[in-house]
Amino acid sequence: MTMSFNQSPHIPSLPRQFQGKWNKKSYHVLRELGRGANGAVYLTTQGGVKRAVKVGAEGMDILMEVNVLKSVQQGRDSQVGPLLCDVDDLVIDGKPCTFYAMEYLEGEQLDRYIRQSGVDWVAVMIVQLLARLHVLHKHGWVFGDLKPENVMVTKSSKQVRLIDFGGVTKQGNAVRQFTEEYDRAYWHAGDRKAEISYDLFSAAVMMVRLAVDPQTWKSSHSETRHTVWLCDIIRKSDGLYPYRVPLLKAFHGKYSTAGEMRAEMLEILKDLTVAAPQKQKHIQKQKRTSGAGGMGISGLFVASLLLLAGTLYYAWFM
Ligand SMILES: Nc1ncnc2c1ncn2[C@@H]1O[C@H](COP(=O)(O)OP(=O)(O)OP(=O)(O)O)[C@@H](O)[C@H]1O
Repeated sequence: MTMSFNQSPHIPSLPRQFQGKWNKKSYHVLRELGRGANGAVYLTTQGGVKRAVKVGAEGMDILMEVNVLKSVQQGRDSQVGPLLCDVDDLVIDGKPCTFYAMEYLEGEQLDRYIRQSGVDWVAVMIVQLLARLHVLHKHGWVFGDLKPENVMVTKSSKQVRLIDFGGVTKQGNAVRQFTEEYDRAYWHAGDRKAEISYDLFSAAVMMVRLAVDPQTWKSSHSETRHTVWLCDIIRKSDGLYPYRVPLLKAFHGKYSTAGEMRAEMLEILKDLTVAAPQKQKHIQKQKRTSGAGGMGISGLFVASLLLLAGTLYYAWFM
């Protein structure tokens, strides 16, 4: 569940047909797609083309999202989110409201996509996501409420796109919206300052969340959230284990850009893809062996964990 610092009192519902006050574009509403902290999103048609329309109670919040969408779709950076098509006002039950229409992204939310296609896709999608975040960060924003539900995988090109820009915050401010499961402060790993490392932390938690089975993930709810728990999951997971270094670095805020994290993840992904069968077998064998090899890998993991986390652990427990 998204936590927001400015919950809207009442989110209006769109009528079946409406026309924008200034641009005069007419929309036919097909169905509601979702409703949350900032507004409601509808699937509509406009001039025979499908559009997603977001309407909110607070005009300023909607305009803030418009501002972000506009800034990230300049030049070649149009892959971050849906393309913005129209911004206008309308009157609902005598009350003026602001809405925007955007490209309708046909596809699946990332969590559903992984459930259907398999966990092998997790790293591929996270690498793509990091490229999108890199562009957003370059424009001075932090996404904030990063979670699988806010990431779409398009049906046609299998491209990752961000949706729901309601939590996007200017770097340096306090994060406006977050979801506990992916929130750095909730995992006792830092504060809620909108900085690049906040998004990278959420991306790393997302990777773990998507790669493990729901039962394992649920067990995190019964404990005090701490990154040590995440490290333990990574150590036990064949899919996550090769990515332990970038994941740990993200947990401990060691990256200054999403591009850096992406490059390191991509190297591992390439390595695994090229030498997939041999390498996986080798790692599994080492982990199963109780002899020197297996101990070596575990030992290395613990050593890197301690090295990276040492200072933070000290701060937490002292
Ligand atoms: N451009 C789009 N194309 C297709 N579907 C979309 C698009 N934008 C939003 N959606 C769908 O609408 C749902 C609600 O959208 P969004 O998350 O932006 O709204 P919200 O009301 O701000 O919700 P939240 O509580 O997460 O902030 C999403 O889960 C998604 O399925």
